[in-house]
Amino acid sequence: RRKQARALNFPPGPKGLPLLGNVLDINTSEPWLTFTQWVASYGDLVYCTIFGRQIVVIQTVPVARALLEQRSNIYSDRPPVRTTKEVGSEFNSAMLQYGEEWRLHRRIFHQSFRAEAARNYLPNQTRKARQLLMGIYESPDRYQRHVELFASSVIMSVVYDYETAPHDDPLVLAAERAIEVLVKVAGPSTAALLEAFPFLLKLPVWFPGATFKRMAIQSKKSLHEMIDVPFRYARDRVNSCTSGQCMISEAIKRFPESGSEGFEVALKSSSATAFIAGVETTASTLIIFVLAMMLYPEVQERAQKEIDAIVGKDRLPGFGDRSSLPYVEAVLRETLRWHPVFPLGLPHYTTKSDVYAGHYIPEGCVVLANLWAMSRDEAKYSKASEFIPERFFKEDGELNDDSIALAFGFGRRVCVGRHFADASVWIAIVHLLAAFKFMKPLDENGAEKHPDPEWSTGLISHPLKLECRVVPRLSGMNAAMLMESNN
Ligand code: HEM
Repeated sequence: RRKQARALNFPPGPKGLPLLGNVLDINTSEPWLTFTQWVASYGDLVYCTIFGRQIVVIQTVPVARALLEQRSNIYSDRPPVRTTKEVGSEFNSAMLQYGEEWRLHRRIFHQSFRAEAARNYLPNQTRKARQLLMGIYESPDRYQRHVELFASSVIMSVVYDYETAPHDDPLVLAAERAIEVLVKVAGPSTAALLEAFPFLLKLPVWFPGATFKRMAIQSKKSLHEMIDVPFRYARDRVNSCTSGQCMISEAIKRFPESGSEGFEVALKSSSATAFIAGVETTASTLIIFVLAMMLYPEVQERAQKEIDAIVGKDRLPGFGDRSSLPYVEAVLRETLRWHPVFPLGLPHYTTKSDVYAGHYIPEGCVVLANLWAMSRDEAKYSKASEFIPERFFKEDGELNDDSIALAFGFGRRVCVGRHFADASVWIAIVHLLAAFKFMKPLDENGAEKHPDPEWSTGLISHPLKLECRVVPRLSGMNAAMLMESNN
C-alpha cells in the first residue's frame, strides 16, 4: 500500500500545518461552509487532515454515488469512537462498525421501515399530525415544543406502539434527558465525530478526567433507562397479545432468531436508535420549514391556495391528497434542499485503500459527504441560497424527478428511516399549512422582526429557538373539529 501511496497523489486540498493539519482553516461551528468554499479551488473531492486524522470530503452527488454506492464494500464503515463504551452509546446502530451486528440492526429496521412496510404507519402519522394541530391551537407560542412532541410521539407510536401523553410523557422525558446527558458528555451532537473532530464537538482534550468519568456514568445510566423501559413495555404487550403493530411486534413475530439474547439486545438497541436518529432530524426539518414560510410568505400563500383548492376547508388533508398537491411536494423538497439538517451527513470510513480518478484514498480515512455543497450547487440549483419550490417543476408543469434523496445520505449506510421520515414531514407540513399562517414575530412597536435564530452546532444543524407568530387560518376552527375530522 505504501508503494501505491507514493506513486499516487491524495486528492487535492489545502496545505496543512504539521500536527494540527487544517484545523485553523476550518470554520469550526459550521465546517460545511469551509468545505463548500473549497470546491472552487480543489474540485469535487478534497483531502485534508485534522490532528493527524485523514479526511476526504465528497462535494458532488456523482462522486458520492461512485464511491459510497458503487464501491460500498470499501466505504460503509463508520469511524471508530474511543469513548463509545464508556458513555454507553454502543447501542447506536448509526455508529456501529460495518459488520454482522450492524447488518442485524439494518434487517430489523428494514422489516418496518422499507418503502412498502412504512405505508402501514400512515394512519399513525396522520393521527399524530392532528394532535400536532391541537397542541399548537391550544398554545401557539409553544409551537416549537409541539413540533418536537409530534416527532417523538410518532416514533414512540410506530416503534413501541406506545401512546405518548400530550404533556410531560415520562418515556419521552426520559429519552430527552438521556440524549441531553449523552450530548453533554460527547459534545453538542452525537459522538460520531468525536475522533475526527474533537474540537468541533467542543470536547477539549484537557477535559478533566474525573468530570468525564462522572458524566459518563450518568450517561450510561440514563441511556440504559431510555433503552430498556420502553422496550420492556412493548415486549410485555407483545407477549400478552395486547400490542398493536409496531417495529418491536413485527420483529418478534417475523425473525426466527427472536428468542435469543443477542437478538433482544439488537432489537432494543435499534429501537432506541430510531428515537435518537428520527426525532431531532424530523423536528429540525419542520422548524426549517417554518423559517422558510416566515421568510417567503408568497410561497406559503401559494401552497395554501393549492390545499384550499384540492382539499377545501371542511376537512383536513390526508395522504390520499398527496399526488394532487404538487406544490406542497415541491415545498417539502425545497425544505430538504435549502437547509439539510445533516449538512455533512454522518461520517463514513474506509476499510481498504482505494484509487479514484487517479487519487489515492487511504484505508482508515474519514469520508464526509458534503450534503451542503451538493444542495447549494449553483449549476443544478440556481439562486441556491433562496427558497424556490418552483425549481422542481419541468416546463410542462409536471414535477421533475429530483426528490432531494441526497438529504438522506448514500450507499449501504443510507438513512433507513427515509421513507417514514418523508411521510412524517409531508403530513406535518400539509397539516400546518392547512391550519395556520406562519408570520414573522412583532417587535414592541408592532413592526415585523426579521427572524435571526441562533443555530445549533455539531452534526445536526437547526434553529435553536425560532420565534414565530402562528395564527389559525381556518374559520370556525376549533379543537373538536380537528380531533374529529376524518378523511
Ligand atoms: C427528515 C428526517 C431525517 C433525515 C434528514 C435523515 C438523514 C439521515 C442521514 C443523512 C443519514 C446518514 C446516511 C449516511 O451515512 O450516508 C441518516 C442515517 C440514519 N438514519 Fe436518518 N434521517 C431522518 C430521519 C430518520 C428516521 C425517522 C429514522 C428512524 C426511524 C432514521 C434512522 C436512521 C438510522 C438508523 C441511520 C443510520 C444508518 C446506518 O448507519 O446504517 N432517520 N439519516
